Amino acid sequence: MNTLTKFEDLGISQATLKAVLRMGFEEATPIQAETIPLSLANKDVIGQAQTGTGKTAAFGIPLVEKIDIKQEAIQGIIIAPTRELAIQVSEELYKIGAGKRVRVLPIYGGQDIGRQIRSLKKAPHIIVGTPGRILDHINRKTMRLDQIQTVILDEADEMLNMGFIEDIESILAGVPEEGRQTLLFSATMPGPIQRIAEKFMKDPQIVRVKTKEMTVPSIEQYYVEVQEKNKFDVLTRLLDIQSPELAIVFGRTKRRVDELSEALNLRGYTAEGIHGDLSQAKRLSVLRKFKEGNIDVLVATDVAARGLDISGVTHVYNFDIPQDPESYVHRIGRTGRAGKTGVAMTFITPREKPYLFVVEKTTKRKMERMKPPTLDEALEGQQRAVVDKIQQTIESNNLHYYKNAAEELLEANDASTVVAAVLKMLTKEPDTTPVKLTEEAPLPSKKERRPHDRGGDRGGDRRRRDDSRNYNSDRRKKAPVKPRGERKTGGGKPKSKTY
Ligand SMILES: Nc1ncnc2c1ncn2[C@@H]1O[C@H](COP(=O)(O)OP(=O)(O)OP(=O)(O)O)[C@@H](O)[C@H]1O
Ligand SMILES: [Mg+2]
Repeated sequence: MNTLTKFEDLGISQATLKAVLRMGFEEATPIQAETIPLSLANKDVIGQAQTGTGKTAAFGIPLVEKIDIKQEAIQGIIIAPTRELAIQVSEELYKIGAGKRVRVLPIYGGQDIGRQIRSLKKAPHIIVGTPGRILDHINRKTMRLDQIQTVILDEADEMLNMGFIEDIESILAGVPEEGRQTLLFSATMPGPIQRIAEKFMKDPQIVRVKTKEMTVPSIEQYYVEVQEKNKFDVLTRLLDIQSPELAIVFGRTKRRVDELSEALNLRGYTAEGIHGDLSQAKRLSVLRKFKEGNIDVLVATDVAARGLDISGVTHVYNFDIPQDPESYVHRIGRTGRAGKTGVAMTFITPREKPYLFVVEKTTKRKMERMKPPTLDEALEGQQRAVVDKIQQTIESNNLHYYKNAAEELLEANDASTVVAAVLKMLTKEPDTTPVKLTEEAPLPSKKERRPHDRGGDRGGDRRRRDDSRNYNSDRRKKAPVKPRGERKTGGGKPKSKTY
């Protein structure tokens, strides 16, 4: 495969080409080079490529190309698992379609439905939405599907898992089958899910960009063996030593996320949490603050694991090991995007060690072991950060207001004492403010897995069907569900994912 494909060579219009170049894309990434021509040729495609390698534009460019802007009808629909992702994808599609003036509308739960209905009346060409709210509009007859030619499932394996599949089936049932193109993209595509997917598609072309590992090589991956009760101290020490530009800490449950962000703030970090129980306005404002760098640490459930593209995320911490290996791939994929480097740290309690091997087997990549850092190492890390800052300030050479005071200090003391005092003042000494964290039980071993772990706050059926899907403690083992009409009762156990 040619890794240096120019967008000019992919047979796209001048208007779209210009828009793509304006986005700063010079060459197509491998998944784009391989799937754009197939998609333009109206083939159904299952596209699997690593996180952060440009899958959005891989389906976005050909979709925009196919829109007839004179036709005032929805022609393409993209379905994504979370609201934040729907918004992000719609923004990217808007940019790609700017040359052709394609109208793109995000449709997601938690936003005023009246406003959405008004926007739908303005005849958007492309809808990017979450399943629950799309269905809502279909049922209210405020969204028509009869002119849709292209259906795209972003994070396809997640969308075809239990919890979403019935919604997807219902949406697909409203789209004319004749001439429908179906495109599925994800960084992970477990076999059983792919087999479900193929039932929705016509002769799908399966494109897997050939890589040895499922994760991006530019992400350094470590694990730290640590007792549950020591996790928080280890996390803060790592934050002090590694001083990430932006960091995401993933926790297993909503309670965990709330407690962790509170505890981080108590210890002097600027952290906020994001999970499915927060209001939509809060979720968006937290994410915005994180993107703008007003929060250093985003604490999240898996609601933030898939698809989010936030530049500047240098470190991902799995405070709790994820429940399945796919989740690991997506979580750590929030760093090391678009060719950048990143670091992923995964905490493992001794009993959870077997899960580490399951993850490694799936990703085909070994994590390197890192010893939990000591207090001294953390202090050293903080000092180093302060020394770097002082050096930068010296280089900025804007110090004349401070020179007199400096001379005075130096007359009374020797130079190294003065500098040591400044270092001490500026260094954040390891903080031992007590924090409250409820201990999480380790993931159960396969044999003792309980069907409803730690009964959670999943909410009613309506909630679950909406995109505010609860990614929480009781995220059940998601066994693939067969498409409608094929489901049999008692037809043997569905083969579930590895753990
Ligand atoms: N051809 C390109 N050249 C340069 N940058 C690109 C190109 N295509 C996409 N990007 C940028 O790369 C980043 C990652 O792209 P995108 O979010 O589409 O990745 P993804 O493959 O969908 O990842 P994930 O699996 O996490 O959803 C984005 O910031 C995007 O703008
Ligand atoms: Mg994506």
